[in-house]
Amino acid sequence: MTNNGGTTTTRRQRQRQPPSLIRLSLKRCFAARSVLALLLLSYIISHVTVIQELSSIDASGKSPPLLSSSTTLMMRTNPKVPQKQPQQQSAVRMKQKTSSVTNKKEGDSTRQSPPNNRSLPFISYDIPFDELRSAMDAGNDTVAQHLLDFGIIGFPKCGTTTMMQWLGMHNEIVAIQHEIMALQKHHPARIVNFVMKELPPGRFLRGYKSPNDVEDQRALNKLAQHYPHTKLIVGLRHPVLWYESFYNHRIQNGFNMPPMTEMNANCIGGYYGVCIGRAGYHGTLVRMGKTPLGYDNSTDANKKAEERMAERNLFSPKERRSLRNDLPVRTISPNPVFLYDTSQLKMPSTSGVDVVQQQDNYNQFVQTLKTYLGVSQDFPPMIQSKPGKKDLNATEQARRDARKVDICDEVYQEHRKWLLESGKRTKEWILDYFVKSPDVTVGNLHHFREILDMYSVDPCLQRNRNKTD
Ligand SMILES: Nc1ncnc2c1ncn2[C@@H]1O[C@H](COP(=O)(O)OS(=O)(=O)O)[C@@H](OP(=O)(O)O)[C@H]1O
Repeated sequence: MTNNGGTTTTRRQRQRQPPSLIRLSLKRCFAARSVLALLLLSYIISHVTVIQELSSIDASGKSPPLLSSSTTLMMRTNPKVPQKQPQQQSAVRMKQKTSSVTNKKEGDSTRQSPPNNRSLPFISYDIPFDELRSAMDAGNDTVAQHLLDFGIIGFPKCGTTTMMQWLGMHNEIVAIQHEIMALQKHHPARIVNFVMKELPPGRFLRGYKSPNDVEDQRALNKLAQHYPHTKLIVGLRHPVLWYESFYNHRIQNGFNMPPMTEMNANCIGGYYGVCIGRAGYHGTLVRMGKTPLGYDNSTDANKKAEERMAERNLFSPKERRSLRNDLPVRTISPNPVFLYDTSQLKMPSTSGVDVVQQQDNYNQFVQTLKTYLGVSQDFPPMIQSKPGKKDLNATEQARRDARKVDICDEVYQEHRKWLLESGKRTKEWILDYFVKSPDVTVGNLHHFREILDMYSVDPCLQRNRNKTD
């Protein structure tokens, strides 16, 4: 027994006394650590589940048809859940038929992940494909619109493969890395079947490439009816260079092309699609209905007739005949269009007299595309992809190379003349009419004008000058 300033305490009482301050804080600290450990454990378990699901997407190249609802919910509510490892994913999805990236994707291993795409809505694949398809059949036309943000729809040989791969490298964008011709031939829902199988859910823009869709009225009609907000991207190219590239591409891929000297302007014979008429991009684009000739919304009948007449005069008699048949029966396209020329895809050089101008032109082009698509992060450096059959043995490659043409050779003068005549009409119609539509965006209009001005000028003048320099 002890006496503490007048109060007597037994040993038992002392044991029951409140613990000292140090002991108390030690106990609390231990309890807090246990709670923290528990929290950490459940956090790790939840991450492992999601990462496993995501890696199953990466490994197979396909996502499960639907994520379990708990996982979907978790991904929706937890912004820190890694939603995509872009470099892994593109490595798997880049099952590119026959193309190669000549300027290798820089920084693949250093790409940021997870991307901070908070400005984009989270897209999950909650509605199975069959239900989307049935809903479309039942009249809910635009039920799958949210799954298709953009489409690279043409023209062939105008850098569409580069565009698809380059956009797919952006942190906020996923793009199907092979051509999808579903809109031309199949049910309109089929395209989103590819989207759901090949692209991950999450905060991304989703897109596809089909370089012939711009020339295919069925594809344009389906876009208008079911995907009216899908942003279209259309590439053009100097008609002479386009024709040469297309012809040589066919040779490379083993097509039995006639000698170019035997190919006429009317494309009688087919020539596997390598037709001078197709370089008249205006004859195709007018069908979208973005210009007075393509739509009827003027209330002033005389003005309308005058406007339409002036525009019609930019088409050749043959083009006018086909427009007379086609224009009244096609659907007017509500889709926005981003128009570029292939030369705008060139990475600006780092030396030479006009380096600053080149850099400025390129930056403006990229900035306009960023705004058009609605992404906030910067694009990776430009690449150059050249599709065509690879891995031929040396003898076969040499045989095919020998059949390729240099369109600047004297013997192709006539072809160049036809292409330049068409190029002149294309240039005038695009600059005077098409780009004036509020639906049409051009990356750097000033530079684009300069480029199109050259569509009526023989590029061989420059090429031959370069050769002699
Ligand atoms: N960044 C860049 N700068 C300049 N040129 C470029 C670029 N990217 C692609 N290209 C050229 O575009 C041609 C291939 O076009 P596509 O991919 O649309 O071809 S395809 O329709 O998919 O077959 C092909 O043209 P040719 O080489 O003349 O055949 C590519 O070299």
